[in-house]
Amino acid sequence: MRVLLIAPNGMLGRAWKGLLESEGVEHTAVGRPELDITRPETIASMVTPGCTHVVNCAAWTDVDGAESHEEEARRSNAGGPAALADAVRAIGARLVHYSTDYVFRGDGDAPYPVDTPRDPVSAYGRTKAEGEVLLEESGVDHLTIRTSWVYAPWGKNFVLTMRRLLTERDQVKVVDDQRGRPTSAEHLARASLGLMRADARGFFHVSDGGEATWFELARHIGDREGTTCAIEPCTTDAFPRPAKRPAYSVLDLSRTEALIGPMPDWRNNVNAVLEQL
Ligand SMILES: NC(=O)C1=CN([C@@H]2O[C@H](COP(=O)(O)OP(=O)(O)OC[C@H]3O[C@@H](n4cnc5c(N)ncnc54)[C@H](OP(=O)(O)O)[C@@H]3O)[C@@H](O)[C@H]2O)C=CC1
Ligand SMILES: Cc1cn([C@H]2C[C@H](O)[C@@H](COP(=O)(O)OP(=O)(O)O[C@H]3O[C@@H](C)C(=O)[C@@H](O)[C@H]3O)O2)c(=O)[nH]c1=O
Repeated sequence: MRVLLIAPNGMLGRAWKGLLESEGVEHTAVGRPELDITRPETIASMVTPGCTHVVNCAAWTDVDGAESHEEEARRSNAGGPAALADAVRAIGARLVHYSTDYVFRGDGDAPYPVDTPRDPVSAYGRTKAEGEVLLEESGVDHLTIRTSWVYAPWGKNFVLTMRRLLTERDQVKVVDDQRGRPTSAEHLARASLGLMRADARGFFHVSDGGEATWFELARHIGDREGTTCAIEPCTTDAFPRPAKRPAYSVLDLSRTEALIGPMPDWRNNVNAVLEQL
């Protein structure tokens, strides 16, 4: 295995970089400006024969910002994977790509299997769904991993935001009517490598085990941190944001678990991240 890791300074990219180093996997890590997935000429100079897997951690992830900058988001989230797919196919390698629970409508009441029809409700979700389709249509050998609610001891994520808010405020309101699966970036990188080693191809879902609302996740963080801040549940309507989020966003993990075993409960993974801080 020889990996080209794209965007090693993002939340997931940093977890991947640490994993490749600790596992002794031969790799090259590159981000902007040397490799910008919206600039095919930079892709051609880095995606070269000898590489077996290209792991793409680059994306536009500002969900609210995508509502007013959809074309920009589309360039990274749809054009980017399409251009990568062409380059990766040309060298006969496999493209490992990430997508999101936000490609689904979010009005279900049972976990979404990998072949659930895409029906996004936000600009970010639309651009990520288009990326999935372009990648599939390109005919590239790919492993596309949908994940959700990613957090890490670094980067911009809900766990770090909430931990900070709990020290700054007397009270926070957190939505209790959006349900999903939190995902540790370090667990996600490890599970992804597990899928690659198991020769997985096509679409897979990876998250932590169990499920929660954002409020339940915030309350768990507050309990662990011994906060005195009051954490109040609220409805989505009471916490207006530019982008609509899916109400029910639980990814079905059965295809992944059949191949690499059960996913650890989110409480254990959140605790491990809090302990690292
Ligand atoms: N965060 C989450 O909760 C979730 C994330 N995902 C998916 O997981 C993947 C990783 O996300 P995450 O690590 O959280 O994202 P981050 O926003 O933390 O990191 C994204 C990285 O992509 C880089 N990047 C953005 N545009 C380009 C580009 N055009 N060319 C090269 N690099 C670029 C950024 O680089 P720079 O520093 O230069 O801006 C940054 O390093 C994405 O595909 C995302 O859609 C899926 C579900 C949930
Ligand atoms: C900070 C905060 C957020 N919220 C709510 C708003 C929103 O509904 C929810 C999560 O908000 P965030 O902005 O942290 O997360 P968001 O940007 O929606 O996170 C998403 O990112 C993209 C990249 C994905 O692919 C998704 O899987 C998901 O992780 O929590 C509160 O209710 N209270 C608060 O104090």
